[in-house]
Amino acid sequence: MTLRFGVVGTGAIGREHIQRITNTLSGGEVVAVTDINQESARNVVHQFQLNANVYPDDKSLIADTSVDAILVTSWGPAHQATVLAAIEAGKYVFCEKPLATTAEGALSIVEAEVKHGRRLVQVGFMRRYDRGYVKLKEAIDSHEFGAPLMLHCAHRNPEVGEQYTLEMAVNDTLIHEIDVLHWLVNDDYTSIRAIFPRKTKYALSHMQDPQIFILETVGGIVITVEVFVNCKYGYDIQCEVVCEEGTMRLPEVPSIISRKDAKLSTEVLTDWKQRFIDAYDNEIQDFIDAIRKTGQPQGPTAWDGYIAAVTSDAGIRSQQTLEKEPIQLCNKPDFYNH
Ligand SMILES: NC(=O)C1=CN([C@@H]2O[C@H](COP(=O)(O)OP(=O)(O)OC[C@H]3O[C@@H](n4cnc5c(N)ncnc54)[C@H](O)[C@@H]3O)[C@@H](O)[C@H]2O)C=CC1
Ligand SMILES: O=C1[C@@H](O)[C@H](O)[C@@H](O)[C@H](O)[C@H]1O
Repeated sequence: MTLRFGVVGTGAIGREHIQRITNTLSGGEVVAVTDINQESARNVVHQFQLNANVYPDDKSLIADTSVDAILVTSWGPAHQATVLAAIEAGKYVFCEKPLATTAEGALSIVEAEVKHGRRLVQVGFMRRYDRGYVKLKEAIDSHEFGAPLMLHCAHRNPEVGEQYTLEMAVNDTLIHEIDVLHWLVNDDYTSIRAIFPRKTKYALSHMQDPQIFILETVGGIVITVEVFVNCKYGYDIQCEVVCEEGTMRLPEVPSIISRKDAKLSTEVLTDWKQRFIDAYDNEIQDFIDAIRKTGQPQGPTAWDGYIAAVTSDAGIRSQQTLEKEPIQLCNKPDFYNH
């Protein structure tokens, strides 16, 4: 059976995912699209030569009986309503991060899925499918280096547009680290604190950039993450894990090493689309394969989306108070333990 996707949001990552489902992956097909910018939705059908219906909104797309799974790639604040409507209709959902922009919103999705009684939702936390992070996790889980004590991470973007807000540094950018780091060390967060260093002259006037976040875990691990969204030089993701008997780092992206004009150099990527291209392929292929084989997705869950949203809310509070803000989850439904 081919998994038939309806796509909500045909912007940057929507097009990337449509491209990979259509030309790179197996077992999926895009049969419906919608965007509040209808011209964008129509263009995408033409651009990728899709045999797909264009719908005026998410509700009518979800109602199309030929659609099995909804791919949510609209703006973050629109995700919650579409995901809830998809669950109500009993359709599978692959939702880009964030699952919802508030903890309350994410919890409403968790509750709806539990009520439905079967897993439908996967969240686009693609770093869990990145070879570098997977290798780091294997090394940590092997206990060869002893227990992890500290993590030092950086999430740098070359620049962001005027529409980028202070909160987005947490619920749009840091959210990748929020998800992948507790998964990496098998631990839960207890607090988060924001620190504002000296501001770059390239920061948007309404922004603090860079920012540092300190996360602490139940097991006492201290994690520092630098979020620097106008770093100018490239798209650079760093992660160093300091353990009792050694350290390990996320590998650099493969690049030729050149020697020229008395300089030794390697390339730094500038585009997020390239940096995690394999991870995006792997996460959506896994979504398709798991549903085809077992009838439910097996990747990052709505509960993972909820953990990220609670942590993100606390991070946004700390951007205002600059104090350590507690992170408290509600009880995990047994549904997510299987
Ligand atoms: N996993 C990752 O690494 C990445 C994830 N993302 C996430 O994907 C989402 C989309 O990001 P981009 O593609 O960069 O944004 P974008 O602005 O390029 O595209 C978003 C599209 O959604 C449409 N849209 C907004 N509200 C809608 C609604 N209610 N119904 C239908 N269409 C709607 C907009 O018209 C636009 O075409 C965001 O949540 C973002 O955080 C984006 C880039 C990378
Ligand atoms: O998800 C992404 C964007 O939405 C976000 O705005 C960027 O900061 C991230 O690096 C990218 O991976």
